[in-house]
Amino acid sequence: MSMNNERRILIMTSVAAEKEAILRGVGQASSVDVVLAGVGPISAGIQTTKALLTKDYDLVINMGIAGGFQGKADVGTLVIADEMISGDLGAESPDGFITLDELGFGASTRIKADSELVMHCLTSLKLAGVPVQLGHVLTLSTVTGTSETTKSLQDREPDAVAEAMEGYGVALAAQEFGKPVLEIRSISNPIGPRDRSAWRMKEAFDTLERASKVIAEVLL
Ligand SMILES: O=C(O)c1cccc(C(=O)CC[C@H]2O[C@@H](n3cnc4c(=O)[nH]cnc43)[C@H](O)[C@@H]2O)c1
Repeated sequence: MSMNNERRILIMTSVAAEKEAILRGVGQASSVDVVLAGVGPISAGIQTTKALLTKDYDLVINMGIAGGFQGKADVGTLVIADEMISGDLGAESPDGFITLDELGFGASTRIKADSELVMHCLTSLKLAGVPVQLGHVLTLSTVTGTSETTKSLQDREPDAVAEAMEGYGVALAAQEFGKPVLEIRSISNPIGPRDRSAWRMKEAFDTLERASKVIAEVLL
């Protein structure tokens, strides 16, 4: 905790437009730093590690926009991850995808979010009228753009509600430093055949801003 007993929070987000939406929501909160992670899990892991080396944070949050699996997470709604899962770290085989865990390298593709903080955020966001739900969020290096990939991801991870590109990288760095971690995502587009015209950025950034305001109020 900081001198004034506030939780020091590191929010990692991938691009400038997301950072601006989050800062509009967070306002003047002095104990919150919003730092650019870049796009993808590798950049996110590196940038989170760098940030964690500069200051003793109490909590790490990955926030931003994401794709939602249809029927599970609608555009304009918010998702809080109970688990952050690397969706493509492993090996292909004729019998299907083999995860890193199954390959037996001793590392896991799944990192759990801090369950107490997850429930606190979920309740507070619902009370504030933000449409929000809980579910697994996948981290992928490649944005899904076909029905085939969408189906295979859902078959493999039926409890996944959304996909983005940084959560697992941020979470892995936070875990290495022994810090609690959350991933909170505003849905900008449906996951499926690539259709950039279906992305609803304004709606997603508005939800991200509303969520950031609530998060800063209840977590500090
Ligand atoms: O236009 C594109 O195809 C495109 C490709 C990669 C990134 C972007 C961004 O706008 C970067 C922001 C950020 O958005 C997350 N995101 C949003 N929707 C998805 C999705 O359907 N699948 C995976 N990630 C998504 C991701 O975390 C990016 O870093 C645009």
